[in-house]
Amino acid sequence: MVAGSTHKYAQCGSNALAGIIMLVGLIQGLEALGNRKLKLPPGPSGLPLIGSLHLLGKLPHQSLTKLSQKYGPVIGLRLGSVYTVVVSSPETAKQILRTQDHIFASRPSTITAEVVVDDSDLIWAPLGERWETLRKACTTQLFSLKVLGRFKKNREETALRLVRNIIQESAGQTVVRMDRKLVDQMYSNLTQLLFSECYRGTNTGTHGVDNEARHLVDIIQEVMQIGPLALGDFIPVLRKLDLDGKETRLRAVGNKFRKFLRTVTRDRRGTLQGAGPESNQDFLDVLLSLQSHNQQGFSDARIRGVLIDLMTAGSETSANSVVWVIAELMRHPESLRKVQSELDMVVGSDRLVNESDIPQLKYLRAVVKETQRLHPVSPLLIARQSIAPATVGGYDIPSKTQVFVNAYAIMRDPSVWDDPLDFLPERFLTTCSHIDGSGHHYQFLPFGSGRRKCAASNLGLLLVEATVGLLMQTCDFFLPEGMSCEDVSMEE
Ligand code: HEM
Repeated sequence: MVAGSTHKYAQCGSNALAGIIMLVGLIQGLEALGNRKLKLPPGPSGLPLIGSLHLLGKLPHQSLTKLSQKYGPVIGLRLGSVYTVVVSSPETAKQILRTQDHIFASRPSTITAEVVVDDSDLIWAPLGERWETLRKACTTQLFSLKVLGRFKKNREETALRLVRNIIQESAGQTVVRMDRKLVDQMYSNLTQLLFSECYRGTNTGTHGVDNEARHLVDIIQEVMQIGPLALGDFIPVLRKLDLDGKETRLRAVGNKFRKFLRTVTRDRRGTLQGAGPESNQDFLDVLLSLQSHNQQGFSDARIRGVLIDLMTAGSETSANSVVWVIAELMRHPESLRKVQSELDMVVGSDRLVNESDIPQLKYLRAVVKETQRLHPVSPLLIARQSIAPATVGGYDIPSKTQVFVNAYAIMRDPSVWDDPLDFLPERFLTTCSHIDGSGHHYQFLPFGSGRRKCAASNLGLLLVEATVGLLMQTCDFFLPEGMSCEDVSMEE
């Protein structure tokens, strides 16, 4: 009897699925009819229901790079039911990020945006009032040179703690896990800026909110592992089934963030900290003070949204960038030696390198750039959505198309870069010395470009360069015994 019922449900399920496939096929067919006068970009034709989702694999930027080698710099494909365009050349990237930025600077609505940040944050905000208000606050009140300058001492102390901790640990054992330490360090830097608390490290509290905050770094790593897009984003009719389990995990993450941030905000409102002089204010103080002047623009949900954005967008990206630099330097000992002799020359051995030395550390900066070129931490930038019909690379792009700029493909393109797969920092001191990540050079896009460019690229770069400088000045790096440079895995 039980088995019979199960069978019946299974049959119901497969009938429903067949119905869904037919319905989606019908909708796609009607859309295709509507688009038939358009000159759409070439691309794979895809399967019913899933379109070309199966072609993305575990590393979509790599799969899309291969597709662009076959179809050209503008490809169109259906990911589930979402029509998507991917561009992979500096010229087409410029058309998206600059010439037609007003059309392509919006974001698609996503499950992450809905369940983690209550559709109230900056990163996932569509173009409009919310994005403008929050972005302006970030640019003028949070990441200005003046504000970042106020926290310089904190950053230096956090970096010193990292080095002390590495030295202590390496005295007792031969292998130190740098990736975890760097995430902790970047997270501490951010929580200092946001809440005046260094929530990760040796001298943090272990009770109540401090304890929750310590664990948030693990949650952030989980968010990054889950990735920004779930299956339900591509096949909305299957969203309720949550076939990849991502929505459930994202909801749990969102609840933990909300709980922590509600407590922190409530506690802060109960103290006088926000009323202190501007020079003592952290980001939470600034956001609460903006709220007192503009309740709607800085609602509690929006404040939480921005704080979650900054915690997630800032820590893993900066930490992973440093991990890639170390990996490249381990594979290229001659570059490692050059970085260290430059530090000897510019800083000497009587004091530690600090942020004001960075402009003089030209080789170190070239090493960071070359690493970002080969290993962008956000290889497809963040998904965009067009808000009006447009033309890119001679192809028609309908309104509401999801758009990815494949920065990974562009930064490894042999028609743009000499020896694109080789690690050659010297190129940024010679032939490519004029190229930087400011967003004006469309062959080099580690931070994106245009109005949606990274909101804190100055801070991100500073954290990466300063941390690499301090690590290379104070530590000697060796590969474990028996391992050679060629053995270092560069698998993503
Ligand atoms: C090396 C470190 C970093 C890298 C490589 C990086 C890279 C990026 C990239 C590629 C984007 C997407 C740009 C686009 O769509 O065109 C982005 C957006 C963003 N980043 Fe960063 N980022 C870094 C550090 C940070 C830090 C430290 C923060 C803040 C604490 C931050 C906050 C943001 C925000 C808020 C956005 C969304 C901007 C918007 O939609 O208007 N990032 N970042």
